[in-house]
Amino acid sequence: SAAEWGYTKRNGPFTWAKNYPTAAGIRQSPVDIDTALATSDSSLESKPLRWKYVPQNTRTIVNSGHGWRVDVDSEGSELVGGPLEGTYKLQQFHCHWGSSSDKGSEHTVDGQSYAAELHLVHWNSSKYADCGEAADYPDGLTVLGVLLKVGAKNPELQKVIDLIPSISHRGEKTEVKEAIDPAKMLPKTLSYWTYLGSLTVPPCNESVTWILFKEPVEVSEEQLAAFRSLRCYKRGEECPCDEVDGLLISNYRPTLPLGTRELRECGS
Ligand SMILES: CCOC(=O)CCc1ccc(S(N)(=O)=O)cc1
Ligand SMILES: [Zn+2]
Repeated sequence: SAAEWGYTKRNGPFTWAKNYPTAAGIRQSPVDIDTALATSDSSLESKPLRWKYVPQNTRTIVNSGHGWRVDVDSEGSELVGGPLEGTYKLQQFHCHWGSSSDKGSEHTVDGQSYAAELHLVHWNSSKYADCGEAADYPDGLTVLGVLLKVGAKNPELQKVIDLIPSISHRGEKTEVKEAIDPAKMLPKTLSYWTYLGSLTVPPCNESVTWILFKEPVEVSEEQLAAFRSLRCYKRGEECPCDEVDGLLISNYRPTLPLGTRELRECGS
């Protein structure tokens, strides 16, 4: 198949628009959050963001070749309120990180990068049949973004890290036996920024309402090192990427211009 997209010089973010023209669109993510531009919006304050997750519904963890991803049975989950119309259901969650902890988040805040960024991906179950369909519509998806900074070991994320050795190569997946509660990975204070954007990986569909929490959550250096031990190629195949022996040491997309999009905030 054509050289699969990735994060190396040869197939990285600056090459994506060749095969995925939407990547050159005007509603792309991530962006730099220029906090001075954010407008506080009373309508956001009046409808608090509310979520319900079912930890037992976290099913499998897979090495997508671009990182780890925990797939969830959407039933029983819901996300409502804030900027959202209708009900969104959790589909999966995953993370982006860098080769060292001075970079790795996808969104930046006043130009500052964080060590990593957790994404909880939801789809509009009020209007669409499933995530795949929803991904094709401007109001189809919502991603809750959590900035991760170096600090204490994160007990909930440790449940993911314990499974990484069994999905070391691309395509490998394993059952999640010990329930992971996505709600426990969210920050204590629920202030957030929100804007209309896209998937941060190809095909970069412009179908995401982004909700990025202001308060970072801590993760340890050892946990970040575990993320970087994933490989981007299949077991038994040689390494196609020119990354140091195919280790997924960095999988974040650099920021794109916010352009004329509105950036709203809720909470201080
Ligand atoms: C099942 C349908 O779901 C999809 O096709 C979207 C996959 C997908 C969802 C979210 C993101 S991110 N980094 O913008 O949070 C990337 C890719
Ligand atoms: Zn993501």
